[in-house]
Amino acid sequence: MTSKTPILQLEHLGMTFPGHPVFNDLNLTINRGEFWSIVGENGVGKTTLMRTILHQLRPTTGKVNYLPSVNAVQIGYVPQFRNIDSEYPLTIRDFVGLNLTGWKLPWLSRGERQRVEAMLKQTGLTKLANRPIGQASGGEKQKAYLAQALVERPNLLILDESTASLDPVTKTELLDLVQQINQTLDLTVLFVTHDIPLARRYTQQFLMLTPQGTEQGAIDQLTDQKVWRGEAEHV
Ligand SMILES: Nc1ncnc2c1ncn2[C@@H]1O[C@H](COP(=O)(O)OP(=O)(O)OP(=O)(O)O)[C@@H](O)[C@H]1O
Repeated sequence: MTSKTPILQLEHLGMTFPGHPVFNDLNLTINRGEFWSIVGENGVGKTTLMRTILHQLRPTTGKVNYLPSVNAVQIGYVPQFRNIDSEYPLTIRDFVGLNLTGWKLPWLSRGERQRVEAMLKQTGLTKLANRPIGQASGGEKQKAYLAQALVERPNLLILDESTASLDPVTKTELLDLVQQINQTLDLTVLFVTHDIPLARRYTQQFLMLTPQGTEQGAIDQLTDQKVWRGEAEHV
């Protein structure tokens, strides 16, 4: 059995928007290579938690620690489906490599171009690589967002309801790829989802947010009863 190496630790984390507590005293340790689902009904605070983990929001209490140091954690983030203007001029290939350019050179090195091509292939986008991304279908756009996040070689990937608008085949294709990288390259994944069967199929652990508090455990402990109870309590 391999030993567990923490990559992310939430300590007594709490978030309150003015007059509106979202979560409180949340403690969680995520280890390298783990695949977590983050579940809970609409409005319970899943995206707020992800934005706090990304340091986009400052928690009201507690803290988010990247381990062993902030520099050791490279985060990839794939948001919920967002449409892209049909006139947007970048090709799918340029879009996938967009975040690789910038800080050293304004163009991609040969190695970076090869990484983009490999990622286009892995996400099944090679044949469409020259198509303007604005003209791609919803599923193709979402694959391009995933490819853009993965090409940066993150060691922590956050999928924030990224598969919600996709058909079952495309969902499976994307999550199969994420699972493959999770298993071969020890990628740690946080998968925010309302799709409990999908969570059971791909993830190993769950964090469930409810208005009363949080619960975490092995995915086989996420029973239907627990999910229904969590949702019913809020009605
Ligand atoms: N910047 C903000 N200021 C005030 N309230 C906010 C802000 N962002 C989110 N909220 C509120 O905090 C609560 C949690 O929102 P959040 O988007 O995190 O929920 P969620 O669990 O991701 O929901 P969903 O499943 O519908 O995407 C909601 O009531 C939302 O209206």
